[in-house]
Amino acid sequence: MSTGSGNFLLVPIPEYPGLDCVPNKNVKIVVLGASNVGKTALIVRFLTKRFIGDYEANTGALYSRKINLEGEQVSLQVQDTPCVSLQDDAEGLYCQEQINRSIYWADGYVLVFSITDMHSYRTIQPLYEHVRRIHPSGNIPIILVGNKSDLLRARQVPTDEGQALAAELGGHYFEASARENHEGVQAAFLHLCQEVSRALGGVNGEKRRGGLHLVRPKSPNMQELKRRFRQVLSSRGKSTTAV
Ligand SMILES: Nc1nc2c(ncn2[C@@H]2O[C@H](COP(=O)(O)OP(=O)(O)OP(=O)(O)O)[C@@H](O)[C@H]2O)c(=O)[nH]1
Repeated sequence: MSTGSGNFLLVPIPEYPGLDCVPNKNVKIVVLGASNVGKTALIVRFLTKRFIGDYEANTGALYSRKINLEGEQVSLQVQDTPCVSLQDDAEGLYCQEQINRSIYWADGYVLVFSITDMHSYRTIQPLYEHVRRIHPSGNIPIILVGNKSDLLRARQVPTDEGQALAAELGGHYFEASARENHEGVQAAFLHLCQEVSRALGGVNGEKRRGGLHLVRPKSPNMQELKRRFRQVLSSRGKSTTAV
């Protein structure tokens, strides 16, 4: 069974990492979904075990940490993204260029909707097709996350609809609550990390797309990282779950 590392600090990605301390394998995942579904909350919950109530407008932060996957040290990068939205005809997506670059860059995809928001659920299929257009061939490791499972009374998306959609897209479905539960969030992210790690195969998995990778998305600047780090520290007193 995989476990996360003990270090739950948000760590900026070194631009020029020292080669001697870099794990062989680099797992890159991107978190995608409609507005207000909890993308940032899920990432912060996974990386810090904590829930931070309110966030400033998303800046597309990139986080990194080392994790242990099935006994192997792996470098994990998680890209947060601004929201996507359906076009008026509900066929296509409004998707910023920054998001397209992140989709191209990533190896694995967390597609998030809120169980309290049917509209966010309807965004998932076009979003997946969009990812498919960018990666037309090969296996795409994805998970589907129905977030805000603590808000059961406001549920608009039944569990079986989430499961059915995930099966159609070829991924696993997780219902999670970034607010209430670290374990569920961790299980979902680690599942995807394992899928990606296996898909990458050997050393650094260079890899299935024949070296077509774009330069990774721009890291958040240091001010932004410091601000988010302070947010995490100051939330200690407010956290809703024991760590
Ligand atoms: N009840 C509940 N609220 C949540 C949960 N996750 C996030 N929220 C709240 O939902 C709101 C949106 O969370 P964010 O993490 O900013 O969502 P986002 O998808 O990154 O939003 P955008 O920046 O619009 O793309 C915030 O007020 C969070 O506190 C959850 O699991 N349960």
